[in-house]
Amino acid sequence: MSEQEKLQPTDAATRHLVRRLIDEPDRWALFLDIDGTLLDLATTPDAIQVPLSLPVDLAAVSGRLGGALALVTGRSLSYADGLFAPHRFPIAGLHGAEFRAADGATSAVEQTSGFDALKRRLVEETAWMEGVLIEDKGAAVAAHYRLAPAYDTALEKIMRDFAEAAGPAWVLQPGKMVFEIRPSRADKGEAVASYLEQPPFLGRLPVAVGDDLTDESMFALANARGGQSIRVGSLSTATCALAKSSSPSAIRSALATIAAAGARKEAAAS
Ligand SMILES: O=P(O)(O)OC[C@H]1O[C@H](O[C@H]2O[C@H](CO)[C@@H](O)[C@H](O)[C@H]2O)[C@H](O)[C@@H](O)[C@@H]1O
Repeated sequence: MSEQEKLQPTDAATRHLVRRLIDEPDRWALFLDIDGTLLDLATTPDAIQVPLSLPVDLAAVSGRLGGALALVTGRSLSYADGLFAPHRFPIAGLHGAEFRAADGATSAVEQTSGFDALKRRLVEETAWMEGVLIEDKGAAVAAHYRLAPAYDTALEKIMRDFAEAAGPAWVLQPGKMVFEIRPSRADKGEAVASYLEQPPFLGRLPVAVGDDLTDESMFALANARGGQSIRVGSLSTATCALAKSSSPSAIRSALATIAAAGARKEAAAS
């Protein structure tokens, strides 16, 4: 993509996002999902590519917003940190089960020996399903079938049974070619609500950007607070998001545009 293309957001939702955040940086707080929103989906969880400019652009946009930018993801907090190092953003990981506030304070659902045993049994029980990948995320576990779509139904049943066996503190979370078992108290909408109670998010209107079922709770929260919600990519399921953006590439373009506009404003002011 040329520099020129990079600075031209490609759809109405991202153009509005750019205008809002450039014109009123003190008014908005930005909540971004990672996979399928900031990053293109890949065949396996570790095959994702982080464009070199993305961490830099995120840091610049965060700076423009006075730090009111958080990543809200199904990834673990430590994995998400690794993607954007050396920057350390406020991050809600494991769909909200892990939480790092803007001041660096963290909280997390504890792992239990029972859940560890369950994860080991899950690996054994799915070993015959060639192509199914088990992603151990600590207090959550994901079973991916992107490389083995034929196991969709069988895997869903196994994961449903395991989630039930894990007890009420755990719940089944379907996603894109994945079934996860996550702590039931994890919720992206609640994570966004928690951020909005604290500086520098306090008093701002939320903009939630995501692509998957787990993002619907943060869309609903953003809508209820008079903010904006943007669903990225093609829609195979219903959404309560108020706007749609075509792709992660459009979102990255928007961030690059906001970052560049901020740099121009700073240069003009100095
Ligand atoms: O909330 P997110 O940041 O969107 O994370 C959701 C899940 O993303 C990852 O899985 C998805 O992306 C993979 C890489 O592109 C892809 O192979 C997989 O099919 C997708 O479901 C991640 O592996 C999960 O742990 C996240 O919960």
